[in-house]
Amino acid sequence: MASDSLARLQRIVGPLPSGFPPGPSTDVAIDFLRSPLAFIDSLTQQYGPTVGLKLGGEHVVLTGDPVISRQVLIDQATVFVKEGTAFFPGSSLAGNGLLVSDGATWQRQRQLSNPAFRSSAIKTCAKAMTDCTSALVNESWRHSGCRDVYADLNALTLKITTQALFGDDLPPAEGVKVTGAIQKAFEYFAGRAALGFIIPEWLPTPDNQQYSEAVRQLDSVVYSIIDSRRAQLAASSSQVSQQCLLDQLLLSRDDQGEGMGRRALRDELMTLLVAGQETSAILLAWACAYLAHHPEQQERAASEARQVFGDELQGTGDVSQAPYLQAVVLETLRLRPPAYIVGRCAARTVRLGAFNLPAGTTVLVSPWVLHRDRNRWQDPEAFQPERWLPLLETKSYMSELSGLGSNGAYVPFGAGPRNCIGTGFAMLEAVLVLARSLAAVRFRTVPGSSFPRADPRITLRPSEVPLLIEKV
Ligand code: HEM
Repeated sequence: MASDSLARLQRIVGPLPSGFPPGPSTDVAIDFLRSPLAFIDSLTQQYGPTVGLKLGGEHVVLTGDPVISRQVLIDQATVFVKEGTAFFPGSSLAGNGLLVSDGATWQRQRQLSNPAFRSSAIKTCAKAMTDCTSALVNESWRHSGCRDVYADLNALTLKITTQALFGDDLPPAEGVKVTGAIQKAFEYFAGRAALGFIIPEWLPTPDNQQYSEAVRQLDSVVYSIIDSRRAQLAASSSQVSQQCLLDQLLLSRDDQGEGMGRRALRDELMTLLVAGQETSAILLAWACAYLAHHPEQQERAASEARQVFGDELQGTGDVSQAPYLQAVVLETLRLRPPAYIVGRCAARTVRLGAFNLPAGTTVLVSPWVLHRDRNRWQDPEAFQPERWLPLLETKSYMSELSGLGSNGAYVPFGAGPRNCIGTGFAMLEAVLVLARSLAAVRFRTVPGSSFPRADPRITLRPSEVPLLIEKV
C-alpha cells in the first residue's frame, strides 16, 4: 500500500456520521466474528440489504443490495478502492500482490499477469487438473469408504495449483519442499486468520513467530525456483514452450518492455497460491456435499461427464459441452460463495444510494446476501443446478461471470476491474475435477449425518465434509 494513501484514508470512528445507513447502535464485532453468516442474515432481515455497523470501533457499511453493490464494484470502482480496507491478515505471505495492492502498482501487475490467465494459456493447465485428480481417485479413493473430502480436495488443489504455477518438471525434492513449506505457512495463516483483525502480524507472539518462520522458508524455496527458471529461460532459444504460469509471468512485458521484478514475482506467486488454492478446494468440497445430498442430480452430472469426456479426460481444456457440470458449479458458487464478503474503502466522501459516506468508510459487499435475494432468485435456498440451463444454452458461463450476472445479483468471482483473475482457471478446474471424480466414484452421505456445517473465516470454508466414497 502506498503510504500517502494510508495517511489519506482514515478509519471512521467516533459519532455516527450523518447520512450513514441505519444499523445496530452497539459495537457488533464479537457477534460478527462468532457467527458471521447468521449475523449477516439477521442484520439484513432487520435493517434491509444495506446496514451501517460498528466493528471494533469503526463505522462500516455492509451491503447485499444489487444496485449499491454494482455501484461499489463497477460504476464507482475508482472511488471504492482496496487501499485502506480492513487490514489483510497474512500480508507477509501475499505481500503487495494483486489481491491487496491498488493504484499504479496493481494496474501494472494486473497488466503483466493477464496473459497468463487467457483461456488459451489456462487450457495448458487442464492436464495437471485431470492427472492430479486421477491420482486422487486411484490412490486415496481407491477403495469405498468414508473420507473427509474437504481435506482430500485441499491436498488436490494444492497439487494442481503448484503444478500449474511451477510446472510438473520440478525436481521431486523441490516439489516436496514447496508443498511442505506452503502447507506449513497455510496452517498458521488459517489458524490466525480469524484473529488477524485483532492481533497484528508484527506482534512477536509465538504464533506469529512460527508463521514468519514458515513464510521465510517458503520464500527461500520460491526465490530459488524463480531464479533457476529465469536462468533457464534466458539460456534457452527464443522458442520456449510456455507451460507453467511462472514462465508466462517471467516472460510478460509492460508497454515499456519491462517485466516483473524478483520481489513482485514472488508476491504474485504467493497471491495466486493464497487466492486460488483454498477457494477452489472450498468450492469443490461444497459441490461434492451438494451432489451427495442430491443423488439424482449427481447421476445426471455423472452421465454427462461420461458422455462428454469418456473415462479418462486426457488433458482436455474444453468443457463447453458439459452444461450440467457447469450448472452444478455455478449453483454451488451461488449457495456457498467461497468469498462471501469483499471489501472496499471510499477514497473520498461519496453518495451511495440514499446514503452519504465519509472518505475512509469501509464497505463490505456480500455475495452471500446477493445470492439469496428473493427479488432476484426463485426459491433461493434450494440447490437447483437446472435453474442455470436455459441461460447456458445461449451464453457461456464466462459471460455470466462478468459483471453481476444476468439478474444483477451474482458475483462469486467479484465484478469490475478487481474481479477474479483466476475465474477461467477455477471454473475449468472445478468442472474437470468433478467430471474425473464422477467417472470413478459416487459421493454418498454418511447415514445419520446432516449437511456439512460452514466454518466461515476470511472464506466460507466447511468445517469438514465427511462423505462415503463409493466406487463405480
Ligand atoms: C472458486 C474459486 C475462486 C473464487 C470463488 C474466487 C473469488 C475471488 C473474488 C470474489 C475476487 C475479488 C475480490 C475483491 O473484489 O476484493 C477474487 C480476486 C482474485 N482472485 Fe480469485 N477466486 C477463485 C479462484 C482463484 C484462482 C484459481 C486464482 C489464481 C490462480 C485466483 C486469483 C485471484 C486474484 C489474483 C485476485 C485479485 C485480482 C485483482 O484484484 O486484480 N482466484 N477472487
